Amino acid sequence: MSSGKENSSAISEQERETGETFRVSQEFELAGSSRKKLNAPVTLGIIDVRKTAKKDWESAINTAFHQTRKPVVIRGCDIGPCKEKWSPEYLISNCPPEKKVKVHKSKERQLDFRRKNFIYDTISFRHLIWLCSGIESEEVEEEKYQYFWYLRSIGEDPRGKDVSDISVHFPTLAADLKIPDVFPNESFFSSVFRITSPHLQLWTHYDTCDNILIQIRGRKRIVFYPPTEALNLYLDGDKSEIVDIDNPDFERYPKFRDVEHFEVILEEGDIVFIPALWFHNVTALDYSISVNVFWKNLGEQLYDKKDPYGNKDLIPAQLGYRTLDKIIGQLHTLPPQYQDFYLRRMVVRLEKRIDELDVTTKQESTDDNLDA
Ligand SMILES: O=C(O)CCC(=O)C(=O)O
Ligand SMILES: [Fe+2]
Repeated sequence: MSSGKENSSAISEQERETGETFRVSQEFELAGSSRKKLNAPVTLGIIDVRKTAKKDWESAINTAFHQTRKPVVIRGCDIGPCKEKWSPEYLISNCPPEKKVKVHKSKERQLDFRRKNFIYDTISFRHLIWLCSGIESEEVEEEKYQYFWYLRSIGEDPRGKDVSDISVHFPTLAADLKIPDVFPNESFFSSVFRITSPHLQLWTHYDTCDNILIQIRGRKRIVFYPPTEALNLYLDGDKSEIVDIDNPDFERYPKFRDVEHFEVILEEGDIVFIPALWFHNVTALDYSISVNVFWKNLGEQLYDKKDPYGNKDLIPAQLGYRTLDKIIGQLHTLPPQYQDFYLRRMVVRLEKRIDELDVTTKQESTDDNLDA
């Protein structure tokens, strides 16, 4: 755990009650009270490579990545010296002082893409480390410690059209990280720095690339929802509308009550596999540093070439959405009751196709191979 004086000041009861601004603290309790009302989460499987024979953990990883396509934690991998080395002081002195980063800045810990309770700000990397870790610096105005900060690194292009690659954009730091050899080199898409203030929670979303999230400093809580729950997550594009997943408004979101979900707390050095299309909601329990690596699991031609984030829908799905818009447009000439009827008939067709594919059952039948 990143310890010492970093972010040791907790939120006092007085600050909580008076609503006074507070320095972002390291103490954090999960909102437990309402969880009873939700379906209980399933704990994620852990593959501990130190306690398992190589052939067995390799086979378990292979099963999770290619057959069950379920998230799994890989524990005990060699991720290089970053885990020991990356103190705030080290990061500050090993990155050029002029290095700037574009970050989310919010007064609230739960980022909300619909209310847009955050702004983008460009600050120096060293300032970001001071702000997130909470260590005092005369260079940072006191007022800035009242915000929650989140770095999701991007490329150099100012319009964000460029793909993030830490070995290109943070070469001195990237040399300290060993990315485990779990996907073919030629499938690599991007590597992304995620540096956050304690408590910050990122909305539930899915990506279209496969991904490993490497936890380097601090702990993170991740809640996963399988792609088969897409109808129960109240999606707006690739994100769920439900911001407070631990205290949801069930009147507004009744289908969320029984949603299947998995939960894990990532410790320093853990790696979690996030398969494409799996929804994930991520909370930093402490000041946190992670790097995630995206790769393309399917043929290159299926991915959108203009996708800097690894989350644009696959080309056949984009074409499908366009056709759907056309269908909706074609029905428009009919009175509303007729449109409603034909749309319902089309839903029946879609449901039949989903049943034919029978993905949920197939997933369960390969589950047994996973417990390494
Ligand atoms: O760690 C985070 O803050 C988000 C990670 C994430 O969304 C990802 O790895 O795809
Ligand atoms: Fe993601």
